[in-house]
Amino acid sequence: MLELKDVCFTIKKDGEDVNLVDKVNIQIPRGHFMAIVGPSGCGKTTLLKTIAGLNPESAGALYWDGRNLSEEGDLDPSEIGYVPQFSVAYDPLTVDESVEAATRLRVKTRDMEELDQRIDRVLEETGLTTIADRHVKVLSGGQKRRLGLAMELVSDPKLLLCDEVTSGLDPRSEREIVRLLHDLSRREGRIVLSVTHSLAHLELYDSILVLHEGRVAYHGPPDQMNHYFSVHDTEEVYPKLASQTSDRWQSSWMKHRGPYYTKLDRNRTKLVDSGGLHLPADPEPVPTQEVTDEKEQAAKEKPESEKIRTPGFFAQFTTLLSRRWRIFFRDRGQVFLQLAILLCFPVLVTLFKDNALGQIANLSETRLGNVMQDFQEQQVVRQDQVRVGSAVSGIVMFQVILLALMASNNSAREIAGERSIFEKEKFGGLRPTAYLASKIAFLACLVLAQSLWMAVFVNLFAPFRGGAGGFESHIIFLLLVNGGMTAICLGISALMRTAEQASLLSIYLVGFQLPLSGAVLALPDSVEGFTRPFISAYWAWSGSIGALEPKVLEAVKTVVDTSLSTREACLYTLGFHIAAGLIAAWVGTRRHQWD
Ligand SMILES: Nc1ncnc2c1ncn2[C@@H]1O[C@H](COP(=O)(O)OP(=O)(O)OP(=O)(O)O)[C@@H](O)[C@H]1O
Repeated sequence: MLELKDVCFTIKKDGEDVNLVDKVNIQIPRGHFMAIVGPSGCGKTTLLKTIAGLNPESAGALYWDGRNLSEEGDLDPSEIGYVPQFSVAYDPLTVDESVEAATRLRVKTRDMEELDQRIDRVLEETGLTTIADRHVKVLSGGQKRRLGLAMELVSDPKLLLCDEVTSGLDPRSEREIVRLLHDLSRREGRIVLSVTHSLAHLELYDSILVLHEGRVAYHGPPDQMNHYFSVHDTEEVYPKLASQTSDRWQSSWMKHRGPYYTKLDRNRTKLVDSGGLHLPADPEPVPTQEVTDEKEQAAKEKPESEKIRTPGFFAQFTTLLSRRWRIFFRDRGQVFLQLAILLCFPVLVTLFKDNALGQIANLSETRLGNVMQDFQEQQVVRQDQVRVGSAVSGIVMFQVILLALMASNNSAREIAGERSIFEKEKFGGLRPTAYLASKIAFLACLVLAQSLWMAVFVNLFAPFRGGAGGFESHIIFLLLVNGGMTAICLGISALMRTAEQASLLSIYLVGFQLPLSGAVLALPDSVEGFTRPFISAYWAWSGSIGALEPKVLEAVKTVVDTSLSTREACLYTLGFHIAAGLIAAWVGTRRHQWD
């Protein structure tokens, strides 16, 4: 039994406490199907989230089979299913793949056979078997809602919470979904609570909870609702609600609820007697106030071997990583963009190769004695140095900036773009560390491919003019700048509320790299000291320039006023950027961000 006792959810508005859910008292037995209805903004979703534990109750308490959930711990993620208003499936995947991923993330199965059985059962229960190989993007609204339900049913939740799962559907699909929810509540004593705007098909529910400004105005059998509100038609209930204040409705309900609860009990007894409701073998748990014997309570729990257990870190990590690659390869636009960037950006760099390949004349060991000739010789050397130094420095900076651009394209939307799905999966037991690790593994592959190809391709046409180990050093700095910017943009993606915000901030970050690196124009000392630590492009450029052979290094120094840093300083700073980005991503993924 689910029981709410004086449950409130309070927020601060203009310094004042406002109860979005106000002293809700209800008892819902196992195998019960309840609709939560009420005018828009009356707090239906807020109440559902409070029951789910997404909004911690500000006062009162919730009990599950007599267990105080706030004191003795929430329900296990596998015991509760929450179907939100938004789609929780990825468009490029098929129905079968979506349900399989949901199962692998939520349920630890013994073997493939058990996994397949579970998937098949859920597909059958939700009527999706015949369209199991269809892609999510081509599903109808009703089929998407069924899929959302299927992805929750994989863990056999005892409590299924549905938020507006029928909104926007045609009347036939709406009835089918309500009928499906009704049937789901008839199995294994599952409680199904459904928030809905619609007052159609109310006869399929066991009880209707009418909310008004966060307060209970009615909770009783569907066929008694019109009588209680003294209306002829259900459609007249909402206008009637507006006729008096919510606290009057609340106190009126408290006064008159007795007979309605008696009717609910009678309906339930009839249902059980007629065999229309199959409760689990366990005896129906007694209400909280009657729970005295802890041993008796423990006996009602499923044996350990039958309990659904959440898969470990590694299992979730591999499921997420393989799903990410599958989504990547199915999205042709994304693959094409990544390939175009990977191949074209290095080509762009090689357009500037000619000057970088030029020779730098040597100054004679001895002075010629002729001032004019000495001057002309120095001029020639100086011109070579300017030409070669500018080109070499420019090419390195161009590589660095293009890799930074690729980095922002890699990760700016990676988390923010799927935040709602991630939050939903986190609620279902996904470990944020497994999620983050899968993102890092996926992005590391992109970073490796992009950086190595950039270094090797450009080197084919404009060989890096490094000393011993210079090219290897250059590769490391290209990897580090791409890795650092990818990590920072991933951090931004995890911290921002929307994908648009994350993309914009990441693009600004890349845009400022070139002017603030000092590689083009030296910055004023006051600005440089402040900005330099944060500019990855400077450290990668400086590290690579430091790996040039001495003569070319001298040439670069003649054209750039900005001082170079030691190799170690560049390595450590870029390493720090990677660490900072990953820490930000870790903090962001742990944060609760369910709108
Ligand atoms: N965290 C929050 N902070 C401030 N206001 C909130 C918060 N959550 C909900 N609200 C406000 O509380 C009210 C109830 O919101 P809720 O989404 O629960 O209503 P609802 O009955 O589900 O509405 P609808 O049927 O339109 O979806 C709304 O006015 C909403 O703006």
